[in-house]
Amino acid sequence: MKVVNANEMREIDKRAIEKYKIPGIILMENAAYALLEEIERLNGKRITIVCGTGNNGGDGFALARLLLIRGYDVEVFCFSDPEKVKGDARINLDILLNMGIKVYNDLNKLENSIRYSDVVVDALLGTGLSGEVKEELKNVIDAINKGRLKLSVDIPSGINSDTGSIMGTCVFADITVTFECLKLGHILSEGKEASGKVIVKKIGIPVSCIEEQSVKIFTSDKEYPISLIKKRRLDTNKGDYGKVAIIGGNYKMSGAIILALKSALRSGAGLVCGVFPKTILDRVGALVPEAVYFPCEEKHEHIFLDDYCLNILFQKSNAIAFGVGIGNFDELLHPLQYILEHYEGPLVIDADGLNVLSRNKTILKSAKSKVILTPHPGEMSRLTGYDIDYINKNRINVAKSFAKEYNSIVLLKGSSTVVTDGEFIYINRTGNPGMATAGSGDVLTGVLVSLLGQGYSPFEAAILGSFIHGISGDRAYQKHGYGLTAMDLVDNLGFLFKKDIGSIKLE
Ligand SMILES: NC(=O)C1=CN([C@@H]2O[C@H](COP(=O)(O)OP(=O)(O)OC[C@H]3O[C@@H](n4cnc5c(N)ncnc54)[C@H](OP(=O)(O)O)[C@@H]3O)[C@@H](O)[C@H]2O)[C@@H](O)CC1
Ligand SMILES: Nc1ncnc2c1ncn2[C@@H]1O[C@H](COP(=O)(O)OP(=O)(O)O)[C@@H](O)[C@H]1O
Ligand SMILES: [K+]
Repeated sequence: MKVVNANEMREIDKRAIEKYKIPGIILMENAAYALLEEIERLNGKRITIVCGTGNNGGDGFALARLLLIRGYDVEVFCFSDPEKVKGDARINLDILLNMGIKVYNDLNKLENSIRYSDVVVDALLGTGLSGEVKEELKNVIDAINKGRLKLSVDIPSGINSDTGSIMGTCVFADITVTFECLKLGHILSEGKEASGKVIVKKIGIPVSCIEEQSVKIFTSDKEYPISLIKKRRLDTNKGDYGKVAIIGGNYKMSGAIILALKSALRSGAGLVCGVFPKTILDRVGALVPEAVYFPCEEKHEHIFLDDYCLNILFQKSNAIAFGVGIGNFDELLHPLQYILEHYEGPLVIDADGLNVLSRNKTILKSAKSKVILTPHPGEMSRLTGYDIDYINKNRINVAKSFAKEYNSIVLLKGSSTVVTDGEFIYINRTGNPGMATAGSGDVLTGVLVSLLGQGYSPFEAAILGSFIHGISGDRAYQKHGYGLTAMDLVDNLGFLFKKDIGSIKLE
């Protein structure tokens, strides 16, 4: 599913109106019918509609008319000078006034109306919001937030459509009905929570008109990325599903590599090899008997990897992950550089591997193959020098420009994980805050290297991996709530790897 920013949506609307000659008033009418359809499902009779002076408000005025005609008990509010309402919105306001409907501008009356309403429709501010919400609308938004059931038109008022940030204050909707495409603000940052359940409705814009926009950001839907999952043929053996190696672990952090190894096995890899210091062999061996091991010497509290043993490993593995629980030591920079410069298979660099890389990120430029980097915002901060707050507010641009400059795949973790190859962007929407628990990143690394070993391209592996990881988190949540642990994620990974992929139904 495509995701657009406010400007791209404006361009699409403009093309529909100017090139395809679809009058804007028809689009607004269709938007109102789309809203009506959702309101009819809610079984409420008393509806309060709060309109702004732009086209978002126009959708609200048109909806009010459709509801009134159908016998709903509707009260309409607008808190600006009606003279400011122009164009299509004006036409819809005038029709209401001609019908003898009063449009109120009284905060007390609004609060009272909301108290007795089944549904409050927020048609105050849409994609045209610029800057912080003006002071005079803050009380209006507070009042809307007291509603029993809040339905936002297009985007919750006060949410920045491009970043998902709250611009001073915002409506926290139960349902958001948006038109034609998801907006970034619905799935990023605070906008994800404020939007509630997002319903995307068609309003009569031809598909070709949207395709002409060549949108480069997309997210999951019912079919994608499940459609990427390869079927296992019956006549196959473990040699067909990859030999992957995971390099990591130290005496103080053996859990990370245990989780990653288990996770790689649970996501279908044929053979999984753990490369870690000898000191933790007993622990790893006892907990992951299905893996094979490549125990190495330990020097100064970290794994010792010389070029000779790395070359042996290269021959044995068709995908490698470097970093889980390895520790952040200067001495690890050389083996990482050697891997980048000599290994021809796909690579995942995660956790302390990224911290080691931050000591000299230019070594990435000499990588022989595509590398997936999986930073959380803290690791991204060490890699780029930007502070965490800046990264969180500019997730897409930060990830995209790093991926482009270093010719890699960046998977920037968080509530809306961003995956990019420097040109296209996938925003993952599966997962939940229960996954903010130690070790869940190690599980993701196991999934990624496993998919690479099974022949998925690095970009596909990163998209599918983040999706599957999130689904396993959502399934673990069903059972354990926010008490879920990283091992619960591992236990749920197999869900999407089934014979009949087509039968898997997601919400
Ligand atoms: N185009 C189409 O074909 C279709 C568009 N559609 C709909 O149009 C919506 C976009 O409409 P839009 O562009 O008119 O902007 P919109 O969101 O109503 O906001 C503008 C208003 O907000 C105000 N305002 C701005 N910033 C503010 C602030 N910080 N604090 C306070 N006020 C602020 C600004 O007031 P001003 O600053 O000018 O005083 C102005 O009045 C879109 O979301 C969708 O719902 C659908 O009908 C389908 C067809
Ligand atoms: N609120 C959230 N919603 C969805 N996914 C989340 C959330 N918080 C964390 N995650 C996911 O959990 C994982 C945490 O990884 P990471 O921070 O590296 O943890 P660790 O280093 O402890 O293993 C990431 O894949 C991240 O995207
Ligand atoms: K709105």
